[in-house]
Amino acid sequence: MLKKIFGFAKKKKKEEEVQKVEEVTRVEELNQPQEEEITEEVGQKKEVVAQQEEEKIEEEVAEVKEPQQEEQKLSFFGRLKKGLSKTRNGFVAQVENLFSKFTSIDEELFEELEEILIQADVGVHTTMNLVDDLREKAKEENIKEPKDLNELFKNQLIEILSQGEEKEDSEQPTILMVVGVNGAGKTTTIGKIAQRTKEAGMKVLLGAGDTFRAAAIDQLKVWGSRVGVDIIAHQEGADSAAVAYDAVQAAKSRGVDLLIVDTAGRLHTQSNLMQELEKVKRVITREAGEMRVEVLLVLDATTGQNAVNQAKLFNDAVAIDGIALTKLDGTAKGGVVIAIKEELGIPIKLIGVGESAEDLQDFEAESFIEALFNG
Ligand SMILES: Nc1nc2c(ncn2[C@@H]2O[C@H](COP(=O)(O)OP(=O)(O)OP(=O)(O)O)[C@@H](O)[C@H]2O)c(=O)[nH]1
Repeated sequence: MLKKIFGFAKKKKKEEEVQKVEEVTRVEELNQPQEEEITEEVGQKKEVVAQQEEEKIEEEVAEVKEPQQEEQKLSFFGRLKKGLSKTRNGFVAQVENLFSKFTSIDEELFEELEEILIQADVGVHTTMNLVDDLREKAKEENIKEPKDLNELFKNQLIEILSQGEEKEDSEQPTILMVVGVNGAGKTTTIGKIAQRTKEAGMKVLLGAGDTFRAAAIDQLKVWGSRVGVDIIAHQEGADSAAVAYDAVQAAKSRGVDLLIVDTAGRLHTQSNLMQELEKVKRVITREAGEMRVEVLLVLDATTGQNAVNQAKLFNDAVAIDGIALTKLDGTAKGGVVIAIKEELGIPIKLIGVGESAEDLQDFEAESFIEALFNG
């Protein structure tokens, strides 16, 4: 079933991309002399692009699997551990090996730790702070055995990651504006949140604010029908802020608990994108009435330090309230979680550790670190 739905969406996407190539071709043809050679060349280009797209789509569809029975049986913590296994076997195993291979605590140990952390995308600045703190604490607590540093280090990470972690189970109806670059996992995250919230008995509505690509609207519609929630959508190319406006009005009049507004992840230029997002946020905030407004940034963990830079840009434009860090299952360098928390101070609210809805989990510092170190 899943395959069928995604197959439809991807096919649509392919059709749109091919259509775009055709439009570009038409423009090219209008602007240039009608020489046979050029037309032929453009035609060949079109075929190559269409074929590449088709291959890409087939690959993507093949990747969308029905959750296996075994996977479905996994507990919440089991899923977390499974999803974080690359990072556990990567950078965490390296840290643990380091603490067990040294016989005394010396500068060389701290230098090696620095290297491991930087390579794991923790970031230079955060790594320096972490290692300095560890050095100091080890002294304060008079720790002599390197293996005892493990517990200290773990607690240090929990402390950083849990700062500002408050349970805000507000009952207030909420508008969640979701931002992030294309491919970060925005649509999937929106679908998963909608599914979880609906299953929890709440009324959910979606707003298809990424009007830049028809495929984005279609993909969201697919999620809407799959999860059983309504969606407010306009045509491709429509004003994104107008979609947001309509969605907020609908949310208020229908009394929904959660309105999730999708936004574009790519426009002609980066400044266009940021301006559009600012405008959408302005409209949402102005129209929200009694509803709470939150901005959620979706980041792909596999992009490492780049994710930190993206977060800075989006935060400057629309003030991010929380981050959903996707695809943690796809990286051995989960250290980016620490960098984001330390460098930006924006709370990580959700993490994605796999493709299914259950793999989108609330971020909780202690269980995250337990899954990494004691998995
Ligand atoms: N392994 C893994 N894959 C994920 C996760 N979250 C999303 N994905 C996959 O990432 C791909 C991109 O996700 P989308 O939701 O389409 O991304 P998007 O940001 O909306 O990007 P566009 O649709 O291109 O705008 C999809 O194949 C998702 O299934 C995750 O936590 N783990």
